[in-house]
Amino acid sequence: MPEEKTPDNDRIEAAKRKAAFKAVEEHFDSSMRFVGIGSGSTIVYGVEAIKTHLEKNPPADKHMNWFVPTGWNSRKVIEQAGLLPIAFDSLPGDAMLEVCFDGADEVDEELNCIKGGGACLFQEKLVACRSKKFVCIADYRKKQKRLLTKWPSIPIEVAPIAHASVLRELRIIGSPDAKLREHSMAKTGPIQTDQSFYIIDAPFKTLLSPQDVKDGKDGSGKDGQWDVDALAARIKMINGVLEVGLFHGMNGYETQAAGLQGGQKPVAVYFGEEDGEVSVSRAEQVADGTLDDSARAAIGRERS
Ligand SMILES: O=C[C@H](O)[C@H](O)[C@H](O)COP(=O)(O)O
Repeated sequence: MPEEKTPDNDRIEAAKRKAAFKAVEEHFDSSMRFVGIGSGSTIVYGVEAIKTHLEKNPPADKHMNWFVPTGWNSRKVIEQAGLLPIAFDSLPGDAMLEVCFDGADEVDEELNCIKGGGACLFQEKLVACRSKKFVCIADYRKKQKRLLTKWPSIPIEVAPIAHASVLRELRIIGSPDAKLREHSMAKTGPIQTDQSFYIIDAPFKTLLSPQDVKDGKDGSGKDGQWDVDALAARIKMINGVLEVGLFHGMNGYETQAAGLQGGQKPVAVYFGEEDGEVSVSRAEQVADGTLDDSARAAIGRERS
C-alpha cells in the first residue's frame, strides 16, 4: 500500500533528496568508470542526483560510467534513470569502484551503520567493500550517538534451512526476541532476499561504540551488552549466517592507508536535517575528534 503523504513525510523526503544532491556533488564526477548504487528509498534521490550531474556534465564517452547495483530493486532504479548497470560479478577482476552511494537505517557518531531494513545487506556489503569509498546518505531520523537507539534490531541474512538454529543461538547471546521477518500478510511466509535467503531481526541492548571499548567499557556480550565490532564478529560466527547488517570496522580511507582496499564503514554520511540544511559527518573528523559542536549536538537529536 503506498505511504500516506503527510507534511512529515514531505519533510523527510525533502531532507533525503537534499542530502543526496550534496553527497553526489562532493563525491561523483563524470569520469568515474564504476560506481556502486545501494538500495532503499533514499538512494533513489542519489540516482536522480547522478543523472542530473551527467546531464549537466556529459562524460567524454557515453559508455564511460557503469553503475553496480546491490539487488533487483537497485538495478531497476539504475535502469529507469537511463544509466548503465553492470553486475557485480561482471566487473573486471582488478577493478575497484570509485565510490558507492547507499542509505542506512541508523548511524552512530563513529559512522558505524545498521543496514538491511529493506532486506538488502549482503550485496550492499560486497559493493561497499569493493569501493574506494562508501558515501552514506540519510535523513535526520537516522543520526544517533549509538546504534540500536531508535532502530530496534540488527537485520541478519540467513540460510532458510538454518533459521531456527540461528534464532536459538541469537537467544543465547542476548537477543531473546529475535524474529524471522515475515511479509505483512503472514500467510505469504518469510521475506526472501535477492539471494533467496531469509532475514532475522535481532534486538539487542543499545550497542557500545569502539571508542567506548577504548575507554574501558566491556562490550564482550557479558549480561547481553555488546559493542559493535564484537557483536558483528559473534553473529558472523553462527552457522547459517550469510551476512550481518552492521557496517563497521575500517572505512575505505583507512584500508587504503593500511595497503588494503575497500571498507565497510562510510567515509562520510550526509544527513538531510529537519530544518532543510545538510550536515556532514566525515570520517576524518571522527578520527581526530574535530566534529564541531553543532554536528555533535545534531548527532544526539532524536527522531521525530
Ligand atoms: O535493506 C535496505 C538497505 O540497507 C537500505 O539502504 C536501508 O534500509 C535504508 O533504506 P531507506 O533509504 O529506505 O531508509
